[in-house]
Amino acid sequence: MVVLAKGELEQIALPAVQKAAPPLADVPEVDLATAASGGAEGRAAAARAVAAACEEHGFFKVTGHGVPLDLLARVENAAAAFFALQQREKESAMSAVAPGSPFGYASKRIGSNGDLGWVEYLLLGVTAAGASTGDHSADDPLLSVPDEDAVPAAWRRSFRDLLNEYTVAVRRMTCEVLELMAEGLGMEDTDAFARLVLDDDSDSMLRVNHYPPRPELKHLQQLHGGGGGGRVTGFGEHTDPQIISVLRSNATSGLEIALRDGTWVSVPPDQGSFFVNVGDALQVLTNGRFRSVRHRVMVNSVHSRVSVIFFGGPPLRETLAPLPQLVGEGGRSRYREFTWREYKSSAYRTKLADNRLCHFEITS
Ligand SMILES: O=C(O)CCC(=O)C(=O)O
Ligand SMILES: [Fe+2]
Repeated sequence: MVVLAKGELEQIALPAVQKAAPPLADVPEVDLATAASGGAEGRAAAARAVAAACEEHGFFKVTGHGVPLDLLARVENAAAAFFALQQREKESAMSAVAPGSPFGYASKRIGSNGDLGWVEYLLLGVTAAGASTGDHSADDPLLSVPDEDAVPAAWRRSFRDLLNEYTVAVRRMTCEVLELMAEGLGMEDTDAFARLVLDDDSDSMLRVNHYPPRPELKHLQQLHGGGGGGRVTGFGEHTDPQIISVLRSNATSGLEIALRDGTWVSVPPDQGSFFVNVGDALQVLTNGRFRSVRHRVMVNSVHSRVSVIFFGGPPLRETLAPLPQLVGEGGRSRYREFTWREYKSSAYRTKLADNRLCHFEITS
């Protein structure tokens, strides 16, 4: 259970006047199975639909993805079991990671600049092989805890193995989606995006989030003058930094995205599908044609939400800039060239809701 210190609830409860966001009427959807089997015509149609969704919303749903449903269920159950551990046990998973590292378990604190949410999570690095086992175990929050810890080492290792299996399957599917994106953009080099995520040094990660049902009503009533209204922020609004994020959640609602005009809409959950967010890096590579979608998670009043997100990022050394074919002859590049390492060290100093790309925009 997440325990709040005095004053913290005020920071994560939205004013009572804020109405629930209406559902997004037509969630754009792509069926990867049809894209793979529908011949050239079917594939081109899927690629166009993906590009259109990335331009309009920076967001869409993936069905026919080929990731076994029983793998999704096993990951969800293991994540729920992890979050059901004692607070002390979960925190011990974090204690072994180097100070300053973003990896490990955290409760309420998102990043290191004071952002709070009604969420607890596990953030793990993933290597290109999908595994942080073997040589990497010293850096892995789940594996580096001493054997005598309260959470048995065998359980931690099998949870890690399961997350690795999940990562391998989801990354494979992510790369199919990235290829469709490149095709939809009319790029000749259709592997250009996928290559960055498949690179041995890709800076990709996996986040497992748990949003307990909203805090006790009496706290909210005190805050909102007895009305009991007010919505609680699980994960405050932000854009994702990487190229692409691929999210799977249980059947609990909460995810909301901002449309182009700034209106917030909720995304009906679908536990058998994945949701894709365009990240900041892809907005840059496409010279702003694809939109890095602003999104947030609101806490459900009754059910807990468990989500797992694969963030596909480029290697730290990678230089990012709008791809010449997407700027076009005589076109204007909207972003200067920068390395992913540069972006990350600049982003490290920002708050969750900040626009992290403005430092790299070419304004004149
Ligand atoms: O947990 C979710 O559903 C989304 C969380 C999110 O946006 C993130 O972890 O970047
Ligand atoms: Fe996000």
